[in-house]
Amino acid sequence: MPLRDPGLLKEANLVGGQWIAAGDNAIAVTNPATGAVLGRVPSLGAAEAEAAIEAARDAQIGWAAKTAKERSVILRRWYELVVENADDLAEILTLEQGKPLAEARGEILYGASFIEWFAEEARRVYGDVIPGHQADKRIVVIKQPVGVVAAITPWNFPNAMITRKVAPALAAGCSIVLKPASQTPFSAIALAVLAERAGLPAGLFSVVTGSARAIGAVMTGSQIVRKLTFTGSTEIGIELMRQCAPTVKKLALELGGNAPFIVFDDADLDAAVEGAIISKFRNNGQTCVCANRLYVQAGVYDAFAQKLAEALSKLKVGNGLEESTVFGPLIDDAAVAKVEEHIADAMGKGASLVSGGKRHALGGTFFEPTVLTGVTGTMAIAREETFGPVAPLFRFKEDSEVVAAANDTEFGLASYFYTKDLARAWKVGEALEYGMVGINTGLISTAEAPFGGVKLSGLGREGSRYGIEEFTEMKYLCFGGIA
Ligand SMILES: NC(=O)C1=CN([C@@H]2O[C@H](COP(=O)(O)OP(=O)(O)OC[C@H]3O[C@@H](n4cnc5c(N)ncnc54)[C@H](OP(=O)(O)O)[C@@H]3O)[C@@H](O)[C@H]2O)C=CC1
Ligand SMILES: O=C(O)[C@H](O)CS(=O)(=O)O
Repeated sequence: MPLRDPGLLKEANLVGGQWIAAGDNAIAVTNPATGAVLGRVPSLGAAEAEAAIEAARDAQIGWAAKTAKERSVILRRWYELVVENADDLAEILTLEQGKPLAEARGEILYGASFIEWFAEEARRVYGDVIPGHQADKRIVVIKQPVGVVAAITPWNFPNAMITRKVAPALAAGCSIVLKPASQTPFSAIALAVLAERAGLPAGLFSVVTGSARAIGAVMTGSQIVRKLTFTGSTEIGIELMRQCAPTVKKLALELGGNAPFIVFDDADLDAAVEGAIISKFRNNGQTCVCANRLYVQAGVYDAFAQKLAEALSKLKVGNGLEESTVFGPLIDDAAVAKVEEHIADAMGKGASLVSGGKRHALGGTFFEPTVLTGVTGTMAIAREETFGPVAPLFRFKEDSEVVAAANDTEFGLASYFYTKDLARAWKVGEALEYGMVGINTGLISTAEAPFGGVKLSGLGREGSRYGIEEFTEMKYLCFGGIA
């Protein structure tokens, strides 16, 4: 479908307020549903990353000097432009990432909600006045912007993972240089086009595509960059953390997950099935908060498995641009290989296939939504993040047994459980070692709430009133001699 505003699909990078067009050695961006080349983006590197960082340093001075209200007004305009162009942005997102159009539009509005939220939060970064410790002393705490921020984002949410970082950074008075995922750069570039139209001063927000390792090395090694915010795999997050150590940067790491989804025998089974489909199969299972292990209490295990398989059988696999599609393609062949590896390992160790289990008849990276039963903790699918459309069902008997199993992982991002028992909800919610707990719901992500995890799932929180604090530094002023 032709875009209403073709200027949003831009084969260029915004570096320090200047657009750099894709040259000869550009990076091809393909549609995962068809393999067709959508367009090309520049293959930039260290020099352009350095130029973007220096421009960000210079622009940040004037931006921080504006009032919070002045920053808020520009962010609000950016929000309005994103919403006004949501259909085009959703189509660009579906074309480069594969998720169904309806889900892509949902992501655009979810991403816009972070810009809206932080346009409001910009005016509520408060400090403190503290009673002095001596008669002539007065103590004041003020909050100031961190300064220049670097951001590196993944392919699975090419819009929302960017606004969840860029919006609070700008709201706090920072500037930001972004390296988006090479597989889905056009969504990031479109956001930069709209930010420029909203009146964001030049140099404040740059988008640099190209060698992740070279651009990342400049970002992590630069003394000018005072914070790195990363969303992606735990493996890369640890590497970036190591690279940032010599310059002691503030860090925000939103990394991998291994979410348990627990169904107790007193749960509303239909609600639990609905929640399991949202939690497990959103974005075709390619989110870090997807249910990765489904624990079902023995008394309802067979009924739940049957209901889940029946519900899945009604949902369509197809090209994300087709109206009725619910499951698009996986992002690439490596993602399909991971799914096949987990299924083969589980079945080789005794799991049973209830539905799906193989590549879809459409070919390419399309895969049948899959339900496995008889899954145990010895299988790879219990320990590793599948990042695909496979629901492995584990059977349990006692509350203590399932809480121990749910916590038996080095990850700690999202977790979910269904019960009608209030005391159990409190006890289990407090006992789960995760940053986020969904109780009788499979969808917890929203701009109002703090998103993030513990252990190998990362550091820090994004969204909520806590999200803007991560882009500020606290300064303590001690006034003496006030006799
Ligand atoms: N906690 C959360 O909110 C989220 C966590 N994730 C996790 O990320 C994984 C899947 O996403 P995926 O994109 O494959 O993750 P990756 O970690 O491979 O990539 C994420 C980003 O990091 C970049 N990158 C890769 N290697 C380096 C490097 N050496 N230096 C600097 N940047 C680098 C990538 O660039 P390029 O594209 O050019 O390779 C991409 O922009 C899963 O484990 C998932 O759980 C994903 C999304 C959200
Ligand atoms: O990248 C992700 O997986 C997102 O953090 C998931 S969410 O914020 O859309 O839930």
